[in-house]
Amino acid sequence: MKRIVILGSTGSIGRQTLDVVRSLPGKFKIVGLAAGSNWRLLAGQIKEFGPLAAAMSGEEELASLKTELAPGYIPDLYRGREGLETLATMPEADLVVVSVTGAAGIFPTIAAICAGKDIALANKETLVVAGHLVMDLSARYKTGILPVDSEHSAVWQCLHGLGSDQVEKIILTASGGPFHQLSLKELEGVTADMALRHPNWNMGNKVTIDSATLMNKGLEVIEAKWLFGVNYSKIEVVVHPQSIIHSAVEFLDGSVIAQMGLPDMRLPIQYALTYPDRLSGAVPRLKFTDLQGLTFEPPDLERFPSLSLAYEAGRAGGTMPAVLNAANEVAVASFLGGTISFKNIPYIVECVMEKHELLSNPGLEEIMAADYWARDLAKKQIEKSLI
Ligand SMILES: NC(=O)C1=CN([C@@H]2O[C@H](COP(=O)(O)OP(=O)(O)OC[C@H]3O[C@@H](n4cnc5c(N)ncnc54)[C@H](OP(=O)(O)O)[C@@H]3O)[C@@H](O)[C@H]2O)C=CC1
Ligand SMILES: CC(=O)[C@@H](O)[C@H](O)COP(=O)(O)O
Ligand SMILES: [Mn+2]
Repeated sequence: MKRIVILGSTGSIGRQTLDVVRSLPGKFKIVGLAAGSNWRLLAGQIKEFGPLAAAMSGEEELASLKTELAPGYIPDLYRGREGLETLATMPEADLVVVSVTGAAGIFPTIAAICAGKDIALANKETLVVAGHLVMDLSARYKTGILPVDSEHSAVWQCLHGLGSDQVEKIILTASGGPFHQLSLKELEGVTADMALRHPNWNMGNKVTIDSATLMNKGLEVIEAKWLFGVNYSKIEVVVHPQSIIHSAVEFLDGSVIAQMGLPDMRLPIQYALTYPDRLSGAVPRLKFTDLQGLTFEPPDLERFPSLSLAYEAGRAGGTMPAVLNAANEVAVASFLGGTISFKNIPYIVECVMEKHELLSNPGLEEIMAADYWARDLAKKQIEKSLI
């Protein structure tokens, strides 16, 4: 029985991971659950799965969680970044699912790798910001980084153990998001509510906005570079609005292998959990005769400049991807809060990137300093744009 910790158990990926666990009785034991502020849902998950330990972001949430659980079973409780790291390194855990949002995923991921744990990684920001460190550490500690992000799971499945030396290119598919048909003029008037209506996937708010700007695909290009060890010139993005082909690999001999399935995250989550086995779970099946047609087009970089910014940051390397990511996190939060427009998201990111003095081959402290600097400048830039 595989023993699992889930960091971000109350989110979209976390809840679907628990669905997978429910669908395969006897295969997994949940030993740790961590959430941010949703103590009510976490309490329900603790009652159902009985983990040894649980963690939440703040003291108040933890107090509410305790009250909700008493007088029943109360696991060992932890708080904040240290809490996430404690769960990530639990001696009782075999696999840590990292499904918190944003750059906050870096610390528990690194802690888990250094404790010799395999990681099922949904949190793409970790590889964007610190890909070189995370991949080096995972090689040093001989741990697996098992991709959960649907495109990277697809590429992993297509490669089936083959190395980057046999790859002509990786083709990452993008749905194009809710606005892929809108003109530049129409994009000026879109609201957060409109951007949160993803055509194919039901995800957390941050990744859903990133899908709408195509920053999600940009982050995924950088994620793919680190996971599969290929140059940016070998990673192509293709818009495929139906999200049936989750990505593909073209090999040196011209053969293209694609991975397909309905847009349902439980499939890539399950593959990461059961790897190397494939088990019959509860994921709905793709029926070819139900498909209305599969279409493909190149991304429009004029309407969706975030994708170009991500390639630029990835190619620059060093601290630049951390700056791209931090500025984007701030800009997305401001857009969701109604402070800036949709078109201002890439504008803010670009302004911050332009002012950054890049540092090559940074350590974790230097990355976090660049992240902090970029957040601060993005906030100032947003204030300036409002005057
Ligand atoms: N959703 C999807 O289909 C996909 C998501 N991803 C990636 O997976 C990651 C998670 O996405 P998603 O599940 O959609 O996001 P959600 O916003 O739905 O969930 C985020 C989870 O992280 C928790 N959390 C946030 N901050 C902290 C913190 N500081 N400490 C502890 N827990 C915290 C939240 O807790 P709470 O709610 O209790 O505050 C919640 O459980 C992202 O990096 C995303 O890009 C990748 C591919 C697909
Ligand atoms: C489900 C998943 O992996 C998301 O990252 C998804 O890729 C978002 O869809 P698009 O970014 O293709 O719109
Ligand atoms: Mn994805």
